[in-house]
Amino acid sequence: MSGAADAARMDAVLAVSGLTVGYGGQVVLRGIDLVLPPGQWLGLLGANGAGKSTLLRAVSGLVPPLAGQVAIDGVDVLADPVRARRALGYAVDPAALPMVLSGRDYLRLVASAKGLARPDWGRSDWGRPDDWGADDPVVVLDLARWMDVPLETCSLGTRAKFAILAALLGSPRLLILDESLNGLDPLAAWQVRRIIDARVRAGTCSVILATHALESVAAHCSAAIMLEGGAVACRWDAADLAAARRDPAGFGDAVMTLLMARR
Ligand SMILES: Nc1ncnc2c1ncn2[C@@H]1O[C@H](COP(=O)(O)OP(=O)(O)OP(=O)(O)O)[C@@H](O)[C@H]1O
Repeated sequence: MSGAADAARMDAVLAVSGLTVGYGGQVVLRGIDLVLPPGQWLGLLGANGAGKSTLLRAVSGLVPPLAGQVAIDGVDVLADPVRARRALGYAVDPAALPMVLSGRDYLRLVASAKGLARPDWGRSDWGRPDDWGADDPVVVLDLARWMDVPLETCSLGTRAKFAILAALLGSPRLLILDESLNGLDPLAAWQVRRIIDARVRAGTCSVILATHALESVAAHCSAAIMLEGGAVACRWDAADLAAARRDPAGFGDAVMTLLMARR
């Protein structure tokens, strides 16, 4: 590896090398290499079953790899999972939340798993107060009246808001959004993007946006990859994504062509 590549890995918010993952002896991800620098939105694309969620689970330390390494903010996920997890915010698919818990209890659970200093949370645990304006994040996302009912009785979008708020606790260096923006109403989606964008622009956070919504990738991401059969089939850089913003329909057509060619 060159000196420049070594330096990029050292500074990276996420460095993945040779990552191979399987379930019950069946290999699902094959030798993934990925470097995510600070201050970037990375789009993660791929057909159903391509391996996106598996990659996110392996990055989060939820699935042990068969081979390869994952480091979040320079911390090896296998060697020091507790410290690595503090640098990570994983907004799980709203359908995968623990439905019997209330939103408040889910936030408490995540705060405790991240080792936040207090048993509950304070505004500063969600980043700079300026990010949120005058109100508490719970109020900004219109969640106050849903805090104490089971998540199973919340709408999809309300669950998505809790998943995102939990992920933002502790101001993580790496934020993973797994189809998280889909169910949000336009105002909530705008608030969430505004807050995350401020962190990305300040270089304090990078985001992986796993989604089937190609227009979101064209609109927000400065890099993207597409998985196919558990390997990286295509990469887009900042110039490619700038072109995609000018011509989102053309970007969509190009992705469709790739997906159809690989069937
Ligand atoms: N817990 C599991 N046990 C066994 N196989 C699994 C498990 N989870 C996923 N797989 C398999 O791994 C492969 C990749 O699945 P994964 O969920 O990572 O894909 P994905 O790209 O996230 O798909 P989608 O877009 O449908 O969410 C699929 O073949 C799937 O059947």
